[in-house]
Formats: sequence, structure tokens, C-alpha cells
Amino acid sequence: MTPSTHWIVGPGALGRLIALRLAERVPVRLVGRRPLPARQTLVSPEGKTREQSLAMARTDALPMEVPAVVHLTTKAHAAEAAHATLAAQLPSGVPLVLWQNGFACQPALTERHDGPVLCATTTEGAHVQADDRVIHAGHGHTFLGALDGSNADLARALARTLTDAGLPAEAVDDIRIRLWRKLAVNAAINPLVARFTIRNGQLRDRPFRPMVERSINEVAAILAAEGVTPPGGSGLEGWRELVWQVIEATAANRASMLQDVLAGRVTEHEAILAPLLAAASRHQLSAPCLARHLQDLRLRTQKLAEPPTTC
Ligand SMILES: NC(=O)C1=CN([C@@H]2O[C@H](COP(=O)(O)OP(=O)(O)OC[C@H]3O[C@@H](n4cnc5c(N)ncnc54)[C@H](OP(=O)(O)O)[C@@H]3O)[C@@H](O)[C@H]2O)C=CC1
Ligand SMILES: CC(C)(CO)C(=O)C(=O)O
Repeated sequence: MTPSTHWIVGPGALGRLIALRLAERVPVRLVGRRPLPARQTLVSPEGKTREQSLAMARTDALPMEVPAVVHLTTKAHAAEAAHATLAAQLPSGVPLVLWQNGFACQPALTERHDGPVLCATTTEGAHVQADDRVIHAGHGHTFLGALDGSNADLARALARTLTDAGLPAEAVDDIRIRLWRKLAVNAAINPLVARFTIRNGQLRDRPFRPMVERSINEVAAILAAEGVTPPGGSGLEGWRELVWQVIEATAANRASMLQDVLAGRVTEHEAILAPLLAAASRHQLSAPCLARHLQDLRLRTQKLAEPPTTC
């Protein structure tokens, strides 16, 4: 029998949004490392509530079923470990879709996974409200494709399935560029809002505006050296346009990195800032603002890992 079930591994905000939407069209199984209620509620951006029961599994006790596709929806820093647990139990040839932000796990897992690998970048917005409730905060758009442009038929079929399920998606042959563009936006916005505990829109004001401009300057120089172009316009002006447009459109948002900081979780700084700084170093460019953000966020992560003092 042809496999038909989509496994969604990493049952957080994005994973549960994808699972609950896809479940209207195809068989779905939500795979996590701890038990979650099978009955899940999705609240739409328009405020509509829909309840649905999902098939569940634990990563350490996967069923015998062969999935049609595995969607990996953990945070970027958890992706390689989650994949290692899965890969030991999956037959070869199962397609994998990587939904992480940044550009860290994508090349490594594309190399390592024994089957087709697609990367996805999405502007859908979701957050978890409880173990049985996820909020779809804002509609977005998803691009899908393999880093080397291969498996175009698979990307097209998957984009159709996602679109039919209410998550508009498009297969593209330049996903690498699109991942870098999202990373560029995240690098200019996230470390600053996380550091100063502000909403995205406050970046428009002093004293933050010049800080954003400095980050954009650094990002633009690095990406020019990498041959990554902004979507409209060109060079520095194109990157400024993109970043300020996103800040305007998401002015009321608490960015994901700020949410992680407020919740005492590890942020996705390694996936967003480290690839940029590695590129800067390859091209002998200096990026002091980005380097400082990475250093601060690494220090914060180290402190999170330290055992609490007893007095
Ligand atoms: N949320 C959004 O709107 C968007 C998110 N993204 C990207 O999608 C990715 C996921 O984000 P988001 O859903 O917000 O993150 P969440 O933290 O809400 O979800 C991550 C999930 O992964 C699970 N997990 C961690 N390690 C493992 C493991 N080894 N095996 C199985 N599951 C595991 C966590 O489980 P546990 O509860 O056990 O820790 C959690 O349920 C990130 O890279 C993010 O940048 C991109 C665009 C939009
Ligand atoms: C675009 C932005 C900054 C919107 O908040 C985002 O992607 C995030 O929060 O990580």
C-alpha cells in the first residue's frame, strides 16, 4: 500500500498548526517526545475555533507505519537530535521537510537524510496557548524546495496539499535564497527586540532605529558577498526596504526571539546569526553588531544551562 500519512515531528506552535490544517485533507500523525492530549483545538486568525482528534506517537516508540512525508517542526537547535532519533527508525526514501528558520540544520540534514529533503520557509504565525490549544495568529505564505533545486515534483505536490489544506504554499527552485532572506530579516529584528524587550514596531523609534540600520548594513554587506539578493530593489536599499516593510507589517508583534527570552527558553541565535558571521569570516568582512548579539545570546544560553544556586 502507498504510504499516505504525514508525520509532523515537533508538536509545538507551527507543528500543530500544520497538523490540524493538513488533517482536514490527509491522514496525519503528530510525533513528540512527551504525551499530548489527542483532542486539539485550533483558533483561526478570524477567531474561529475548531476541535479535532489527532493520531499521536512518541519519538521513542514510533508505530510500524511508513509515513508518506515527515515534516520536522522542532526549533532549529533541536532539529538534528530529533532527526537522529527518527532516522534510526525510518526506512530509506521517506521525504523530509525542514520547517526551521535560519540556515543551520538545512545543509547538514539535506546531506544526512536517507531520502529527498525539502526546506520550507513560512510567514504563517502561530503560538501555543496550552497543551491542547494552538493559536493561528496570522495568515502567511510558504515557499518549498530542495537546496539543490531537485525533487521539484515532490515540492509541487506538497505545495498543492498544503494550499488545499488552507496553508498557501508554492514550490520554488531558489529556496536557499529565500531562507537567507528570512534569516536577514530575523537577524535585523530579533536580537534587538529580544535584548530591549520591545515589540517590533518600537524599532522605528529612537534609540533603536539607528541600531536596526547598523544591523541592516552588516547583513547587506555579507549577503552581497554571498551573492544573495533582496526580493525587490537591490543591494543595501533592497534590504532596508524589506526589513522596514516587515517591521511595519508586524509592528504589534512580540518576535519569536523575544517570546523565547520571556519564557526562559533557548533562542534560535545559532541558526540565525552564526551562519551570517561564518559568511562574514569567509569574506573577511567585519560585523561587530551581529557579533555582539551572538556573543550576548550565547552568554545567556550558558547561564540558562547553569544549575540554580542554593542561596
Ligand atoms: N511559530 C511560528 O509561527 C513559526 C515558526 N517558525 C519556525 O518553526 C520552528 C518551530 O517553531 P515553533 O513551532 O514556534 O516552536 P515550538 O517551541 O512551539 O515547538 C517546537 C516543538 O518541538 C518539540 N521538540 C523539541 N525537541 C524534540 C525532539 N527531539 N523530538 C520531537 N519533538 C521535539 C518541542 O517539544 P517539547 O514541548 O517537548 O519541548 C515543541 O513541541 C522554528 O524554527 C521557528 O523559527 C517559522 C515560522 C513561523
Ligand atoms: C518576522 C518576525 C520578526 C516577525 O515577528 C519573525 O519572523 C519572528 O518573530 O521570528
